[in-house]
Amino acid sequence: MALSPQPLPLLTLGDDARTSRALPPNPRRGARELSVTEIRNALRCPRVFALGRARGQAVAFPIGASSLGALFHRIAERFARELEAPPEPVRALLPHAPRERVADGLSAWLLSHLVDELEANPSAASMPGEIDDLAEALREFARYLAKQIEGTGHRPAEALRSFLQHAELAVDAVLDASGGVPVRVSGRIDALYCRAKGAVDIVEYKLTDEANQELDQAQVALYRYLLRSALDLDAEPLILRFKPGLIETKLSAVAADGIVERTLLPLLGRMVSWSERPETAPATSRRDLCPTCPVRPACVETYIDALEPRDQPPAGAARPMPDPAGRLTLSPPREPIGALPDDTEGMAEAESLAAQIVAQLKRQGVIASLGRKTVGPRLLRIEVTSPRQRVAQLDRAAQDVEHHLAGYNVRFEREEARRYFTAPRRVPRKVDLETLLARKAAFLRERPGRFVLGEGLDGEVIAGDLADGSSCHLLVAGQTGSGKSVFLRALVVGLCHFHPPAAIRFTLVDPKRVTFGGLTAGIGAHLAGPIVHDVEALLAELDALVAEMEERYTLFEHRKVQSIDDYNDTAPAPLPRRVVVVDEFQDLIASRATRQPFLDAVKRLGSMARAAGIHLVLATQRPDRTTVPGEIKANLGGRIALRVQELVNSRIILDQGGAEELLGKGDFYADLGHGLVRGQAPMA
Ligand SMILES: Nc1ncnc2c1ncn2[C@@H]1O[C@H](COP(=O)(O)OP(=O)(O)OP(=O)(O)O)[C@@H](O)[C@H]1O
Repeated sequence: MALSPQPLPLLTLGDDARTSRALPPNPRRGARELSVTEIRNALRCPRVFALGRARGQAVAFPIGASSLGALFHRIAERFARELEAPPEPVRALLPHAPRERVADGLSAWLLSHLVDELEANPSAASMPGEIDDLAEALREFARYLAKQIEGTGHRPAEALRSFLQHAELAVDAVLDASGGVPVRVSGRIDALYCRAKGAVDIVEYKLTDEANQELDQAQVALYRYLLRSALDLDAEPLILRFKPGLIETKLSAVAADGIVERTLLPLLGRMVSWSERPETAPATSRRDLCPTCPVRPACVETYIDALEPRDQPPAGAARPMPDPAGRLTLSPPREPIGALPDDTEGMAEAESLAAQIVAQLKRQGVIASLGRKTVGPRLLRIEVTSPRQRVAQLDRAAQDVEHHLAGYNVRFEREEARRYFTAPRRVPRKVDLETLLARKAAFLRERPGRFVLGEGLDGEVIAGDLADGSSCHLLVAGQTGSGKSVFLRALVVGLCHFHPPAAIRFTLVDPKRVTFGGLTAGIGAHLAGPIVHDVEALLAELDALVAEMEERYTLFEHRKVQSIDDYNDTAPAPLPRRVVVVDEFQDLIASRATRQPFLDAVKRLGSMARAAGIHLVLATQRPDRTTVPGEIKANLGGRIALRVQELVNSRIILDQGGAEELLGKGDFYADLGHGLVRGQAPMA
């Protein structure tokens, strides 16, 4: 006997809830009336918001904007409105129709809307690549919907009507900004998905890449808050990002509410005051976005006094944009140069090389002066100028110098107005972990989670902090012989050197059984458990860490603190930082059974675990598109590239070439969110 299917859920929100249209944006609203778009803008740049208000214009901030995002939204909205009367091929689908058939039917329906849009707006056809991506995104959307409505026992058309009940839903509510100021916030939710057993998702469709993930998460978190305040509906935020392949990011209710309470409610209060006094709005910390900002001229005029001098980029500036020519941009050292060992051998080598460079340049007719000579542990760098000739002449002659001194592996480098020759040292100077730890002792001792990576070209110690948002999770890549195992060991030893096991604990994963074997004797007490060799066992560990992260957030909430450091300052029993180091994580990605659960755990931990003190260090020999998918890149901000095989591998890790030309054995580039630096890793 066939069982009758469960009734489909129905979500009653009021008469006008299905595809109701929000009010058009009204930039002339009062200081205490804000739109979700404005809040999103202010989160990225308070001045974009304040100028938009002052000029009575809604500003669409351009970062990562996809020109076809609006088209996708229009099609999705039209599709939702037509669910009452689907086209015949979809209406005719029977209960239990195979998922592929349902996906094909929905796909054809969605694509027919795309065709209509292109006919109405022929200029879009001038972007064939983007249109292809959009079409693929619509097919992905169809596949996703077909999967969600599978197995209800109802006709797909009916199941879909129940699943996608509210699209373009206008919501507004009065929220209490921090300080008790009431602020009316309004926005428009892309869709609500109603699942069996009454669970509801608030859905945001995105066609931009993960560069805006933080803003996207804040946006859906705010929608959840608004919906609960306005309609008493408890829904979970979901971001569907089409790149055009689909990446699904679900935010837990606790995480979402945490974002609103910790970040957005305080921001609302500040926005009210910026709206009243636009001149007080501070600049964005993402100064790299300013050149393409639509209100840049007005900004320069209005905030003229506050502009930073050209030569002082903000210290916290984000990772620099890759240079289209693919050259590397190195940041200046971030700390005063420490005492270098007495490196007479290196100095003598630099002198001799410099003399040969000057002689070679002279043969090309260029009279060069020598600038600073830098003697790094692996590299020599010699600055040259030609005060009496044009720099173009020096640049041309440099190619011949490279050629004539090929035996020294000399490379010519340009950094803005400066010119350098670099060459590897014949006898490298060993960098020793203990010395680096001693030189950075005060910094490292202050808090667990701080680490050293190595010694920079100028002798500075390159150090980082897991508490820092841009380096709380690290992605490490390096081919065989690059020094990856030595690097990972030194990282772990350095992290626990000044701190007891109660302050920092490691989970080490070593499928090849060669990386961490020798470490157990030295740091055994800091291990959360035996070294993990079996990747399946790691998944259980990651699940446990996700649960621990949630528990930590609950603890923080009770104590009204925002991070592990605040918590540990006041709690009787401090929590340890937890660091998971996975060598060769490509094994997890390669297996069908482990790929998705692994990526899901990385996404959860990657986006939320920083404040909870849970950190991931993922290392691979083979950084390619399959091993390092978008989910991993987006969530692991700190990047370390040892030597990799090819340019394409370097681009995957650093977003630019260069790591394929590193010297191996611990020579690395690191980007911890403050620009790229080159260094030599220590031997533990
Ligand atoms: N920081 C370093 N300083 C000096 N020598 C190093 C350093 N790192 C690595 N080496 C040298 O390079 C060799 C290879 O290093 P390591 O075992 O870390 O390579 P790997 O990248 O992990 O390669 P594999 O995957 O083959 O193990 C080491 O035995 C050591 O001799």
